[in-house]
Amino acid sequence: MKIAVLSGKGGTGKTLVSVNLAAVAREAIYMDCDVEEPNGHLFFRPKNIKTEKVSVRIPYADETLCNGCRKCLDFCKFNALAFIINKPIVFDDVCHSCGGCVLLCPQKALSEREKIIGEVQRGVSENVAVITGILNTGETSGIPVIKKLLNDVPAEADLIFIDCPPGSACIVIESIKDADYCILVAEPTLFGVHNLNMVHELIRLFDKPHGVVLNKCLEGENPAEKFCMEKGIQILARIPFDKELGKLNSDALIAARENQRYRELFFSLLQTVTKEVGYETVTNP
Ligand SMILES: Nc1ncnc2c1ncn2[C@@H]1O[C@H](COP(=O)(O)OP(=O)(O)OP(=O)(O)O)[C@@H](O)[C@H]1O
Ligand code: SF4
Ligand code: SF4
Repeated sequence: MKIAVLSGKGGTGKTLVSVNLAAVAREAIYMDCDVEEPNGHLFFRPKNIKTEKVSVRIPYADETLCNGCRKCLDFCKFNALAFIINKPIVFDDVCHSCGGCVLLCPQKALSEREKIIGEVQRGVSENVAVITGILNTGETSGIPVIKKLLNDVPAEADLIFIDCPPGSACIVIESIKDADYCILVAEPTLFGVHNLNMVHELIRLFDKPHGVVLNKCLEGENPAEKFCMEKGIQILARIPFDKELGKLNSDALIAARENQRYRELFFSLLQTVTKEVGYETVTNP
């Protein structure tokens, strides 16, 4: 069961929600797909970390074989190739590693080399297997790292919480593609509603079952709540804007492991979500 946690902007509480849900489950995988800035591991401090590099294949040309036909340039829809001094050169950052130009070259002048763009770290923190994707600084696309994370899920995995990147770009689409359920985290501001609307449209495109966690709730009217009512979106939980929670977070502590009130709140959210997806929650000891 894959449960993706996402929001239209950064800082709404995706990590808070996904980390704490994994922490209150009997056994779970926490998967950090926010590969440009993964931070869930700071809370879990996983042990026995194993690291695996992630690479992509980038073509390069052998000028002694190339006859300058330029078929590769015409073929590449990403404009990742240019012709400079009678030789195609490849712009690594734009290349999508589709391999098409290599297959197509009539002279067999193009080959591929591996380029490391990031890594996946796997470790354990009590009841949670912590899997973190890390994109190297300066790399433009984290999609290959996310693919690696999602393709190499341990066979025995039961409950997986995916901490998604912020926004609604292709990197988010990659993260939620196989999700069985999406939790949208929203802030109680007009800006929060705008961003909630964006991700709501996205998950509707993919026809994903979903619900909203209203985070940082204050006294008085909550525009995000009003939006959910108007659209008929299920509200899964309301988390108050709470100094103590902010303090626990900034000390890199997991609220549900430190505080009974938050343990109960996140366990109740876990039960609501797992019920939605038809998965039986085993009571947390
Ligand atoms: N209910 C809350 N009360 C007080 N502070 C909160 C609450 N929820 C989140 N925060 C604070 O807001 C900040 C952002 O939270 P968090 O890192 O979970 O968001 P995020 O959506 O994962 O952000 P990013 O997209 O940048 O990874 C953190 O400093 C956290 O302590
Ligand atoms: S398709 Fe092959 S032969 Fe033609 S320009 Fe490209 S690398 Fe050279
Ligand atoms: S591998 Fe694909 S994206 Fe990269 S240069 Fe060749 S055709 Fe373009």
